[in-house]
Amino acid sequence: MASPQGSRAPLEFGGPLGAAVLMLLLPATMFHLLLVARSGPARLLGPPPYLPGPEVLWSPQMLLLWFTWLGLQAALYLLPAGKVAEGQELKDKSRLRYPINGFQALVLTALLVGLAVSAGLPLGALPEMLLPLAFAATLTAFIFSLLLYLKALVAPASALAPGGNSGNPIYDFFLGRELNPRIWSFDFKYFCELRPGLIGWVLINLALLMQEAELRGSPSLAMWLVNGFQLLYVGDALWHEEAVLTTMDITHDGFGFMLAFGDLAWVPFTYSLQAQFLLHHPQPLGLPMASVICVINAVGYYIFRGANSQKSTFRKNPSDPRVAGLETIPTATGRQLLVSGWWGMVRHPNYLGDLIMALAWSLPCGVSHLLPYFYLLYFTALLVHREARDEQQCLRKYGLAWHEYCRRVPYRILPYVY
Ligand SMILES: NC(=O)C1=CN([C@@H]2O[C@H](COP(=O)(O)OP(=O)(O)OC[C@H]3O[C@@H](n4cnc5c(N)ncnc54)[C@H](OP(=O)(O)O)[C@@H]3O)[C@@H](O)[C@H]2O)C=CC1
Ligand SMILES: CC(C)=CCC[C@@H](C)[C@H]1CC=C2C3=C(CC[C@@]21C)[C@@]1(C)CC[C@H](O)C(C)(C)[C@@H]1CC3
Repeated sequence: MASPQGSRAPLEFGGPLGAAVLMLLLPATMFHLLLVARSGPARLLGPPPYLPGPEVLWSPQMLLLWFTWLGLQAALYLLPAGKVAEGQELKDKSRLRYPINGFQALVLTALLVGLAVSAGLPLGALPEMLLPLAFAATLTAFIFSLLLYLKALVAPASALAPGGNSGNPIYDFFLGRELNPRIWSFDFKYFCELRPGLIGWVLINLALLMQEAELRGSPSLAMWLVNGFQLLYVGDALWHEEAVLTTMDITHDGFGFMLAFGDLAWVPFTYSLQAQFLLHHPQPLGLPMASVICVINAVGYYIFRGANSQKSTFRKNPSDPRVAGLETIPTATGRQLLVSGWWGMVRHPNYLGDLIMALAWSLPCGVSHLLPYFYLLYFTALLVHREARDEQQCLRKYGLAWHEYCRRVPYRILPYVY
């Protein structure tokens, strides 16, 4: 089948075979990590301590808890609080509208959880429920992706994503066929990208911190650092929620298994790996080392935020005094490319900042185990692959101007290395 643009979009992720392998490998990896994080040896590459049976994974109560969580986040999404932003222009020249109230949702969730805990909700029991909850999230992602695939069968061609419409059901199920699946104004992809998974991640971290306090009298310094760093990251994402409207996930990728599973299951249950590891493997951390790690996180955040804000300010208004003095390359589309400031150092300075923060999230776990460095390893692979996808898209969009940008800024992520 031809892509919605009329030409065949190149297959990504290794085509249908790659998609099939990833659909098995990603959930298997997530369950492996959940199991080994609580095992004594905590070996990333070793076998899991046991294979959980259906009685461990399947629990109607956990399914209910999971749906209550999704329902709460959906209700907060629908609250008429905050502004409404317009997304990027679509093929039919229209723009969709999105509620910008993610930060309010985070604060309200924190208030509700705080009230529930003071009324006796045992949040510290959550770490024991991670396996059945992760199973509920994975099942939801599979069923949801199937419904999204079926919904796309009746969607107009103009609503389909550039990729994800190859005609191969496995590949299209994985990548997602419809670009912005919605029911009325409820946008499923945008909702999932920032709410249940990201806020769920900090809630799981908090539960692990509380469980550690119950077990050992007080949370460790390492646990405080991991919680603080990751809360900053999630708070920042929700504070700058509007910026997600220009990411490739929203503007280019369809909504299929990759993003549904990534947003709902992978993010909360594997991004909380460092805190899971620390609960079962306490690590001594002195103040001098903790200070060094805080500096590393601050440097990473400074680069990540500086680069992302510079680009979004420039894209919104190139004459803004904060970016007006930067050098640019004109392109045939009428848009310009920044070639000085953060975007003149490497072609993806925001990825560099993100990777430095990933290192800072693992360092509090010490260097005795490889397991807490899983996020850094996976994230490096994800960003290298994402960078290559983005470069292909920019080459298609900007042609010669992109070649000129690559000539002027030869390194992709790490200056003088890559
Ligand atoms: N924690 C996680 O799991 C993940 C985090 N991320 C983070 O999400 C953020 C967004 O990432 P992502 O969407 O991949 O990509 P970017 O925010 O880097 O956006 C890439 C786009 O920026 C524009 N652009 C590129 N170069 C220039 C330039 N020199 N001047 C002006 N515009 C330019 C182009 O779009 P255009 O010209 O159309 O504006 C390009 O397609 C990053 O900070 C990343 O680290 C991403 C994935 C996973
Ligand atoms: C391995 C797998 C299942 C792949 C799916 C990838 C997703 C987990 C990621 C794709 C892009 C993401 C982004 C964020 C989280 C991870 C996913 C969903 C993000 C929301 C994290 C916070 C950042 O500040 C961000 C808003 C820039 C970012 C957007 C992309």
